[in-house]
Amino acid sequence: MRQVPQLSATPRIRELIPLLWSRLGSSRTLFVLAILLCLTDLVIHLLIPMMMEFYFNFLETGELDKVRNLLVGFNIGLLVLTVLGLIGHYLKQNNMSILHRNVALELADHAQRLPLEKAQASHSADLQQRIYWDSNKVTLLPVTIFNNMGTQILMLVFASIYMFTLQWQVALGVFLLMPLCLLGSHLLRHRLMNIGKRVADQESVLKQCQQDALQSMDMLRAFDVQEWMTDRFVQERKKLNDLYMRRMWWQALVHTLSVTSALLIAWGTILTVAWLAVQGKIHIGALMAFFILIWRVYNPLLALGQLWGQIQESKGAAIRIASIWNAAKEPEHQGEAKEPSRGTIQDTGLTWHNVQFGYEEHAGIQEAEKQPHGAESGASAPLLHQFKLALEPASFMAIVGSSGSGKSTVAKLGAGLLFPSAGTVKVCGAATEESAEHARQFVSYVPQRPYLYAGTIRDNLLMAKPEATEAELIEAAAIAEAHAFIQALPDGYNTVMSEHGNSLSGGQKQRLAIARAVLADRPVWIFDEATSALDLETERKVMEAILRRARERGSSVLVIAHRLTTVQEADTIVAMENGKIVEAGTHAELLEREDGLYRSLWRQMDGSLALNTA
Ligand SMILES: Nc1ncnc2c1ncn2[C@@H]1O[C@H](COP(=O)(O)OP(=O)(O)OP(=O)(O)O)[C@@H](O)[C@H]1O
Repeated sequence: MRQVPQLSATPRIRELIPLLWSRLGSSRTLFVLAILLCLTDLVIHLLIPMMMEFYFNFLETGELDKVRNLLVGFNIGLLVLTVLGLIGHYLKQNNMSILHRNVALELADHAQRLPLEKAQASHSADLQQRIYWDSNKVTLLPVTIFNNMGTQILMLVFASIYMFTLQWQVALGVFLLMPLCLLGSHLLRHRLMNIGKRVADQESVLKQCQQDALQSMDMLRAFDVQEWMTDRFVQERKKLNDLYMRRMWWQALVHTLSVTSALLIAWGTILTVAWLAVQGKIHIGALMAFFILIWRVYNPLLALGQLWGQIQESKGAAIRIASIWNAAKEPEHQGEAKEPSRGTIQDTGLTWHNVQFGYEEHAGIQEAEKQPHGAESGASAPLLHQFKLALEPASFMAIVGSSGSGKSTVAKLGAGLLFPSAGTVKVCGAATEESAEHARQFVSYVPQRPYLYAGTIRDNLLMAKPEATEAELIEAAAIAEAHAFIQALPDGYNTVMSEHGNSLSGGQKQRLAIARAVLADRPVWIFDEATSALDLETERKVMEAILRRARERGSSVLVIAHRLTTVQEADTIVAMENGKIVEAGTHAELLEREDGLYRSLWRQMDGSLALNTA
């Protein structure tokens, strides 16, 4: 796996360029070729004053043959250079697209591998802004520096040399005054970088606002608060406009400073050479060449000031991508990860051994930028402390408890989605903190709110086992009580679902997620409130079918449920409170405990009727 170098919190150009260079991969040679071919623009610009000098000098001496040859040669050269330049621009654009693709893909991959709580504490629209838009600004750097700035610098150098050959005293004066034009953007570089970062931050806030509005249309309409959301959007947009205006003022200031100093140099030079020509100290050809050359100096000076400002803004975007780039990833497998085969797994259990876990405060990706010197975000008091639990192979265990007691956290630790800060979680003998990906291959995890992708129902189920046969697909759907409703849809398994499966009911979505988990056929199944949206009868049928299937396959089942009817048959029921296990036993054993938590939950659920039927 490619080593990802760490960037400073405020990345410097000398860090960014080698990193981007390495991400160009096999396109590096073509990139260099593109930059060289783009220099034809420069050659054309420099040939014009040279041609003018010869042209006027030949006219002065009446050498008309030479004038004709000069014009023919110049036009042929111009045509060739223009074609080469076009090829260069095509190659440059192509390489920039490749570079942006590579960097954005790497950032997207890194974001996918962030620890779950970090990824979930960051708004998806903000991550998207960093991955695609900020990375785009940063990947423009090589072109801005090597092509745009490089061309302008070379133009300056050649024009200055040419000027030196014409009249060295004037050229020296121009040369010494040149740095004045860069002074403005250099002095304002920190402000330009900060405003670039603030604009990118605020663009991200606006995107978050937009995404929230689009994803909560039903809530906004139900509460009749579209105006509230519109006001929020308007306020954030106003802040962005203010920032755009502020950025425009800073850019205008840089531009004005560069233009004023470049104009002063240009007009000073023109007046000086005109005076020298009147004195008869330079020829008419040299005078014409000087008049053209001075704009070959003026334009680069102006452009360099502005490009330097653009680079500072790209550095602002680089701060935002550095916080993803530098973030720690979840544990990865060292060496080659082997796909576990169902038949070779001896231990199909799941154990939490002396586990310590607490959610980080300010875990979001944007928080890293606020921490001084990249300090780690603070961990709150641990939710789980010395937590011990074992799901025996081929057994059925349930976890119950009041809301916020830590049930889902225990389940996510077991599924390899969260990692203990101390202690070990082992799935089928594999420690999650050694390799999350490896351990996850043993688990089928179904959350309360499953995610369905835009696409067909078939695609959504087959993602768990792409090679599954039609019979396996239907069997899994039948176990989840989903086959009947899928068949009733106009296109059956080929029905295309809208985003998030919004065209289905909550219970239908849950049943598809269960079917997906059954199809995956892993040795450990974890259902976190996975049947909460089903009616009692369907829930009972689904649970019976799942347990039957698990027994046949020798799989272990962990169920988290508030509806206790789901867990009565469990081999062990564990009751949790404030991150601790307060009791464990079978349904009958726990009901016998007079002041037990389980008994009290059972009473709350169904009162005396439930107790009588127990
Ligand atoms: N991503 C997170 N970031 C920070 N705190 C979290 C996060 N997820 C859960 N918590 C906190 O951890 C505690 C335990 O949450 P958890 O979801 O494990 O409880 P639970 O027993 O499953 O609750 P419920 O029955 O309501 O689903 C709660 O106080 C919750 O606020």
